[in-house]
Amino acid sequence: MTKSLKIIEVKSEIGAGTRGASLGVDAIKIAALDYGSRFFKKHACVEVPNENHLLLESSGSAYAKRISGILTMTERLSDMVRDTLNEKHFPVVLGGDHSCAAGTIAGIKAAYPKSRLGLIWIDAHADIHSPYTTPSGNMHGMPLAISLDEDNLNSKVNQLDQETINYWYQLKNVGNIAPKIKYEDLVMISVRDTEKPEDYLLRKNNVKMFSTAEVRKRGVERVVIETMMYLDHCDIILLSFDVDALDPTSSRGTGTPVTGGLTEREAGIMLSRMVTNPKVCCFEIVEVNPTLDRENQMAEHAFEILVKVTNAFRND
Ligand SMILES: NC(=[NH2+])NCCC[C@H](N)C(=O)O
Repeated sequence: MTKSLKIIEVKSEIGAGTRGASLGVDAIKIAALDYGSRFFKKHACVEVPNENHLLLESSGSAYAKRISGILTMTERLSDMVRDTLNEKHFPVVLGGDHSCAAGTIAGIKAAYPKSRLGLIWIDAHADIHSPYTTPSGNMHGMPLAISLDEDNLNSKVNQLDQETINYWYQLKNVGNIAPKIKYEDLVMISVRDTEKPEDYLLRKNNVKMFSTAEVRKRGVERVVIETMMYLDHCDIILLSFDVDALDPTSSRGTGTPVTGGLTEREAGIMLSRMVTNPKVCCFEIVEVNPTLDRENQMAEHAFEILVKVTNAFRND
C-alpha cells in the first residue's frame, strides 16, 4: 500500500541570520506553477503558524536568538508531524530555516516513542551547536544538538543567562523524550562547513560522514547502500535535506551557501534512492531563500528534487 503524502509548510525564518527563508515555501510553489505542475493541488497541504513577528522585536539572548519563538515552533511542528504520522500519512516538511528539524524529529518521536530513529542529514553544516558554543546565536545552527540533548560544555565559549538555560532545557525536552536521536544513528552527507566545537563532537562521537568527494569517488549508489547498511539497526529514518548541501555554482538562493557541494542531479538521485527504503518515514527540505537568488533557481532545484523523491516513493 502506498501512503499518501501530506505537505507540512513551515514558513519560519526566526532561526536564520539572513532574512528571506520564510519565502522558500511560496518560491517552491511558484516553481511548481512555472513547470505547469499540479503538485500542490494533488497533495494535501497544512501550514504551521509561524512566529516571524518576533523579527520586529529584540532578538533576546545573543547566544540563542528568539529561542522562545523557536520553542513554540518546535512544539507546533512536532504536534503536526505526530498527527500526520498517526493518520498514516507520509509527512513532507517544507521550510523555512533548518531549526524546524528539531520539531520534525520531536514529532516523529512523539508518534513512535519506542522506535529507534535514524537520521540522514544532507547539509553543508552540521548544525550541532548549543547556545554554549554558537558563533552566531542563530538557532538554525542548533537543531541536532537539541535532538541529541547535547550541550557540549567541554567546548563552552559563551556564558548563558538563566532564562536562556531554561528555554534550552525545555527545547531539548519537548515531548519529554531526550535525547531523541543517538550519535550512532546519524549519517551526515556533504557537511563541509563546521566550527571547532562541532568538529570536537563529530570526532568524539565518531559520526558517520560522507564528504562530497567521497560521494563522487564511490558513486551515489554506493553511498546510499552504505548509509542504509549503517542505519540498518534503526526502525525508522528521517531524510533531512538542506538545499545548502548543493553547490552554489548552480544557485546562491540560500542563507549560508558553501562551495564544494553536491549537484542537483547527485542530490536528486541520492534522495530518491533513499526514500524507496520502507523505513524512511518523513522527508524535509529547508533553507530555500528566493531573496538571495536569481530567477528562482534554488526553488526550481528544490521542486525538481521534491518531485523526484515523491515519484520514487509512490512507485515503490
Ligand atoms: N541551517 C544552517 N544554514 N545553518 C548554518 C549554521 C552556520 C554556523 N555554524 C552557525 O552556527 O551560525
